[in-house]
Amino acid sequence: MALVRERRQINLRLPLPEPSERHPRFPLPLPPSVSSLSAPNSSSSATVIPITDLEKLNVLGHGNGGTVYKVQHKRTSEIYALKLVHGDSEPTVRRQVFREMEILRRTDSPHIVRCDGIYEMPSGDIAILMEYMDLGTLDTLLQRNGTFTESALADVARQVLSGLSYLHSHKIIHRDIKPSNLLVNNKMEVKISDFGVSKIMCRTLDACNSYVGTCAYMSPERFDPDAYGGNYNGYAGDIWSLGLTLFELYVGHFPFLPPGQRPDWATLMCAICFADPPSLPETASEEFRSFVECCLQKESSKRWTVAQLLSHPFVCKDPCL
Ligand SMILES: Nc1ncnc2c1ncn2[C@@H]1O[C@H](COP(=O)(O)OP(=O)(O)OP(=O)(O)O)[C@@H](O)[C@H]1O
Repeated sequence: MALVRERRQINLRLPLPEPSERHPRFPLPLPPSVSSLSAPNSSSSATVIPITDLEKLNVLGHGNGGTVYKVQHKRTSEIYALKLVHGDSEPTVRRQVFREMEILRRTDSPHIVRCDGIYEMPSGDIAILMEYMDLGTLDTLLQRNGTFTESALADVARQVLSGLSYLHSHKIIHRDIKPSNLLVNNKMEVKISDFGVSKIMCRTLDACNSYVGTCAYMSPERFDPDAYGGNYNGYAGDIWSLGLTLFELYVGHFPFLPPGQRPDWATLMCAICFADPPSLPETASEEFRSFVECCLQKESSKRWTVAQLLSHPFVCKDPCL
């Protein structure tokens, strides 16, 4: 596990895309004052929580430019997570948070983290109020409890596929599916989070050839679009990342590299683009192997879609049998 931790400290994030793509296609009007709230999702649309009614309890984590706090609503004692991005953050960071806000305010799915409010302070600080996921991320669970069983992973896969099905049907590509972007609560509900590098496709055939996200989980066609016909299908890219995520949670280390090896960009690029997709160890069942194989097809056209994967025996068999 120490080796896993060491790997995770390396910054494998890539820059945001070219300016033409960076601006939200549906500009998000922010509320004008400190206590203004846009409550994007259906269940919370009637309730406005002034930010002054929230008390900070502790830091849950630091992301790329922002800090996430555990906060408590003073009147109801309800616990939430509040992501705060400072007004003096780099423009890139602010663009990411705007992108995340834009997507969170339009999504409403049990497998996507719920957004309960969006705030802009006069200081320029921006905050996103989210449901609190008390077990943290799948990455945290891997480090804390070790590798996952197949039945736990089938459950994870089912839930992430449901979230992706929602996103893809709304023409949203996540582009950064990985264990540290999948939140979990004590009911073992898994929810997709962190939409800072996601993309809303305006037209079905929109090209999606920008180079954002965490490169370790990128599909071969994102690393090398020319070798795969110029454009890449971002929806299929999310499936590749899901395959790698499940693989990693099963073996406890990043799939393309031996445990403990420090992944630099060039090594990753060679491993992902030129090596065969990794195979699960012999301990894995036929069904799990087949599922991961369907996700890790190097040719994106051969990769299964969300709908196909939701009917794969690995996820659609009765979990009680
Ligand atoms: N809704 C939430 N409930 C509980 N913990 C959360 C919640 N959202 C985020 N966190 C915690 O805060 C950490 C930082 O989250 P954040 O989305 O800002 O960044 P990240 O995904 O870890 O990193 P990056 O932005 O660089 O991709 C997460 O790793 C997680 O531990």
